[in-house]
Amino acid sequence: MNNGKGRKKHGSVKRSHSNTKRQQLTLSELQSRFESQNSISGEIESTDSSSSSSSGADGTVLTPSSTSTPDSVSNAQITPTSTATNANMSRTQMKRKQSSPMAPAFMVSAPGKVIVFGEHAVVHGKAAMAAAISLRSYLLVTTLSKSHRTVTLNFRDIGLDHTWDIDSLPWNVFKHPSKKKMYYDLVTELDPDLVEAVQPHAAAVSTDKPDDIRKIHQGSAAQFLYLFLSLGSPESHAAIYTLRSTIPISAGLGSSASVSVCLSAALLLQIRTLAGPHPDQPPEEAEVQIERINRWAFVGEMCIHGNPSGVDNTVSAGGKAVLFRRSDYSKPPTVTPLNKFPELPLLLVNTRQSRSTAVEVAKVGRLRETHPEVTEAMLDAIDKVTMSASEMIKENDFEADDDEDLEQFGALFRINHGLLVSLGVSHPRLERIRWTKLTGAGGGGCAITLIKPNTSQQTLQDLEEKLTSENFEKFETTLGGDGVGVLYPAVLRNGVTDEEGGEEIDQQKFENAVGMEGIERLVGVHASGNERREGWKFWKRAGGWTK
Ligand SMILES: Nc1ncnc2c1ncn2[C@@H]1O[C@H](COP(=O)(O)OP(=O)(O)O)[C@@H](O)[C@H]1O
Ligand SMILES: C[C@@](O)(CCOP(=O)(O)O)CC(=O)O
Repeated sequence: MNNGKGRKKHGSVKRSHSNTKRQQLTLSELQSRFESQNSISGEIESTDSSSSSSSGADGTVLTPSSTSTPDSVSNAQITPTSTATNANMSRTQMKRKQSSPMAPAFMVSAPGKVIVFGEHAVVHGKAAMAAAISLRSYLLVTTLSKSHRTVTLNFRDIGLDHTWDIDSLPWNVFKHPSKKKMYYDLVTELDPDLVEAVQPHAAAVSTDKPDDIRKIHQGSAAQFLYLFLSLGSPESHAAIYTLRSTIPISAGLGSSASVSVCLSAALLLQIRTLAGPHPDQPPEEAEVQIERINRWAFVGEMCIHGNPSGVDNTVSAGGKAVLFRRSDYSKPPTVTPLNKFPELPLLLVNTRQSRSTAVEVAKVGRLRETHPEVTEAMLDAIDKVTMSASEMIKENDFEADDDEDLEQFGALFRINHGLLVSLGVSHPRLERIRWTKLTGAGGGGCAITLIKPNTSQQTLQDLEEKLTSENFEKFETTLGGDGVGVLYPAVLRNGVTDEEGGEEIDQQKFENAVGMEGIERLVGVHASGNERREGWKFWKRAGGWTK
């Protein structure tokens, strides 16, 4: 249906927030509200049914933000998200009334990741070592009143803004007894019939955009619809899903997995299949919930990539650092948390050379077909590198600031990178930075560089200047952060007390926050430095609740 044109206003999210009760609602209360909304019909008249505009070393070492601006954001409780271009959304329908309070907006967030060792090999059953990073995606979920029957995907960073009529979606196919999946099912492949059912609805997206952009938008739409139709129901509430991310897109840092984890967590929360996270949550319960989010995030990843290993979504969902292996795609992977993951002095550098994970993964797949024995030997060698690194950091005396330890670790970086070069997934720009290993799919994207402990400030500064002059981008990030988290309701307290209330996240400000600093400043899980912002709660893998 409508491609976002004609939509002037997003859902109402800006309200003064002195009502402390509302802020103190638990997630289960949130879920109850979602449920009770299903049975309440609306009573307030909409005033907007005709909006017209779109929103629319030397051995040392080594976001896009949308420019479009929505025309306006209403604070009316029942602001429609899409308008007259949809035949099913007539003016009369828009004027239906509602009396129920809407579920408060909430936000979920999930991190990107760095693969330290083992990318590509992990797709073929070998081990990979990966850690969550502090760059994250943020998804704001705004529920609309019962009088609306639309669902909007507003992926601002990539300029995607599309609204579907919920009643026009192929629920009959997804809910057919032979197809229906339960939220706890282990789904390891996409059902071709379901993919086909989603296709025309995804194909209606961004038809006026250039091929490359349209392809990305339609991929995101297919991912969202597959998850929405699998987890939601024809009674699902009208809602807007607005996403912003501080993770560079298609740069090897797991941006797609973090989006997928956010969508999975939001949809599972809305259908009341997750409790928590909360400080007293037993680790086993948190583990089950992380796994639930992770499984559906994997389904979302399959919609975008075809053949993902699942390491990205696993790290994004659970956070910290893990050793990951999926030997049999019909079974869950083996995930070993690396509790002693060292604080490696790493520099994360983006070549700004865009590439596609799917294309790079396919390259290795083809090499494996044409030269099976040689390729298998290289993948085995990568597996050995990963396992050696894992053994090293498990040893009690590994010190991330010890010259000798780092020298040995750096050697493993070099070997792993060399093998990736041989697999054909490097890029000339990745070869410009010494002591570096590409991370993620390669073909461009990011590299990680180990900084020797005795590196002088001057050398670092020279390096930075060199990187800047050659149009590389350097990231400050810490490794081993939290996984998926929730801010419920989407209210930032910013140091004020419960009684004083807080500031509800303003959708327009969120959409228009400039660059990663702007997003971080507005909603980031870390308000400043490593200090966690009040309100954000994270599911914790076994190992306890951290403050
Ligand atoms: N900020 C974002 N907003 C919307 N979609 C995103 C965003 N970041 C990533 N994606 C989705 O993920 C895809 C990139 O995935 P991929 O090529 O695997 O890169 P990465 O290595 O960063 O995961 C994008 O084409 C888009 O579908
Ligand atoms: C190449 C691969 O090992 C990692 C891809 O990471 P990214 O999408 O480039 O962030 C693929 C995978 O594990 O699914």
